[in-house]
Amino acid sequence: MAVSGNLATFRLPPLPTIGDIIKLFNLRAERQLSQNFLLDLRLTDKIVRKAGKLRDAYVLEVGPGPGGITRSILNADITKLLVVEKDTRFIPGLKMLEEAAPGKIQIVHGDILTYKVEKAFPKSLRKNWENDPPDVHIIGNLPFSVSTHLIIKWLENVASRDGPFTYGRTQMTLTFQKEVAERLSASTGSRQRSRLSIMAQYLCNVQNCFTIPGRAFVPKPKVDVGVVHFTPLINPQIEQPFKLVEKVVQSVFQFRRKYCHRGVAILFPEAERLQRTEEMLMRADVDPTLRPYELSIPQFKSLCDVYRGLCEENSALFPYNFREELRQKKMMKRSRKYIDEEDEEEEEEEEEEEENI
Ligand SMILES: C[S@@+](CC[C@H](N)C(=O)[O-])C[C@H]1O[C@@H](n2cnc3c(N)ncnc32)[C@H](O)[C@@H]1O
Repeated sequence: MAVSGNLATFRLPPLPTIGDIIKLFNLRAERQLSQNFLLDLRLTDKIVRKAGKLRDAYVLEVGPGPGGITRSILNADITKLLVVEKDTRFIPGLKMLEEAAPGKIQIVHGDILTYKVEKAFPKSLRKNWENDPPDVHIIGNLPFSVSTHLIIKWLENVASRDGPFTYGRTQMTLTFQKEVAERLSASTGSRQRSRLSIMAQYLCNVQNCFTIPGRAFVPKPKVDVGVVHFTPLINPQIEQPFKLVEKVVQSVFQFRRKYCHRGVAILFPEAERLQRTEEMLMRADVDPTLRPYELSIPQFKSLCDVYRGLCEENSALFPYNFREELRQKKMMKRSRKYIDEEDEEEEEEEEEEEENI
């Protein structure tokens, strides 16, 4: 079935199956690169349907591998598909698709972590942030380590409206380890609520679309996989710099099961910790005995706004790093121990010398 419905006009001609492509080009999955392939084209069609309306769109697919999702995207009657693949072994198989869909696909052998998405598509596709999302989509089934790293990078790009978001509110449909997908979309108070939930949801509408059981992949990964769709919000729920939000959220979630005042406290140097923590929670109107996962995004917004004010009053506050203070304290303690031990040794030596006299 064509993924974009009855109106689709382009269909790939009959091709060898993905399984045949894997055999033909000897594409053994590299376990150390966490490669797991999707062979079932009904599932790849389902992922692509979750991306939304792709007719006439420009699509970036990250990590196409043997090309299952790639075929579903091409069958969605897109205008242009750009695939970025790091592993050269997949390029000949992708070239076969290029021949089957002339002019539709551009293959880039490269690393998505460094690839400049802002240069990938024509400038004419750019839309104002306040308008509907542009006809630019990102789709990908990447190794879990890469997708988590990448979504944090891309969320920062959403905040600064650069990278893939120079085109406007570019939508993304990406796979994650099921637990990470659940964290990304977790609501206030839920067991999965975490740093990732706040960082993703203050910037995007996040939808955990469906779960693919691990057994659908070849080779089978140890975990199930979640497909997540992101649409950047017109107005971020927290209007502060990404790094500031990241610092507040990271600190608050430092002690996930403790009262939130414990995490807020590590934003401040020891000397003023108690007083500033009390002041920040009071000014933000946040109950200090809530657990981090019980805090709503508006409450994180209040915390970030108050912290921003405190940073403006004291320029040394934002650079303050709790871990660095802890490390220095430990070093001081260790050198103190050496000095004390050396003092003891010297005293003993002096006593011995006195006895010798
Ligand atoms: C989990 S496999 C999925 C392959 C294919 N999309 C599928 O669903 O069957 C991940 C793919 O991403 C590629 N990949 C891994 N890291 C990458 C990176 N940094 N940039 C581009 N591609 C990458 C791998 O070589 C592999 O082809």
